[in-house]
Amino acid sequence: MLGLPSKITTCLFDLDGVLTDTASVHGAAWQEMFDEFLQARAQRDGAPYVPFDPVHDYEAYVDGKPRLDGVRDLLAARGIVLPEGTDQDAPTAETVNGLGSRKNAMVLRRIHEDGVTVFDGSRRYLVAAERAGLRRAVVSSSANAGEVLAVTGLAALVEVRVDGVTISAEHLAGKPAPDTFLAAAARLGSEPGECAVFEDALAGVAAGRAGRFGYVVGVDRVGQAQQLRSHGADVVVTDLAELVEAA
Ligand SMILES: O=P(O)(O)OC[C@H]1O[C@@H](O)[C@H](O)[C@@H](O)[C@@H]1O
Repeated sequence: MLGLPSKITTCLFDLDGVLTDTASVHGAAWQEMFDEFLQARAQRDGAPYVPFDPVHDYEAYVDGKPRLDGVRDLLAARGIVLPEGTDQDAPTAETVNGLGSRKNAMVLRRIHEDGVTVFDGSRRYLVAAERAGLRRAVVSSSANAGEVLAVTGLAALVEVRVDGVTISAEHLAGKPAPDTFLAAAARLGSEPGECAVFEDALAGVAAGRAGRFGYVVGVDRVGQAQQLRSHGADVVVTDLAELVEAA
């Protein structure tokens, strides 16, 4: 059904980059925040300034992960150790939490100024999945997922949401761990083997594989089909409309 194996009853959709064109918005905010931080640090230390690479650094260290994991993993890759701080830290604080809230202010500014685009093929897929009686959840690392679903009107097409807010409240491990997808499946009363995971991030398809889900659909928006496959995708499409057409 809808390009999925017959055992599949449930669809677990990532949000940013799968349903909405917001992976690029997050990517731009990460780049703005890290470049500001790395440049100031290089100037202070008299060290060479190596900017954030919006393709490689984003995909390898940040994409699909909860916000603070993204900060920690990029800093670790650069050999930078900062204090954790707390969620009360100002965006100017040079702490993991401070850099996280600096990035969040930048992403919210972009979402509000530029708006959010929904991929047409994804909206059509969600509508077709609802009509076909498939269960539907959004599983996102973003703490802003609720707002994005609300402003796009997608909330009405989704039964369950597990997001960055859930991760903090329930102390779940973020992607590439499978815990957020497993939590969404459990809320819908579905077994992992009955679920299809839809993901554009390498950390996300890896979570799909780690959770032994029934089917992992890699959504390739940036030309990384081979890496999506090697990290866990059973099939790779460039748009969900391809699955509807195949069906
Ligand atoms: O900072 P937020 O909105 O909580 O989002 C965390 C992460 O959420 C993921 O969905 C995105 O792929 C990442 O780019 C983003 O950084």
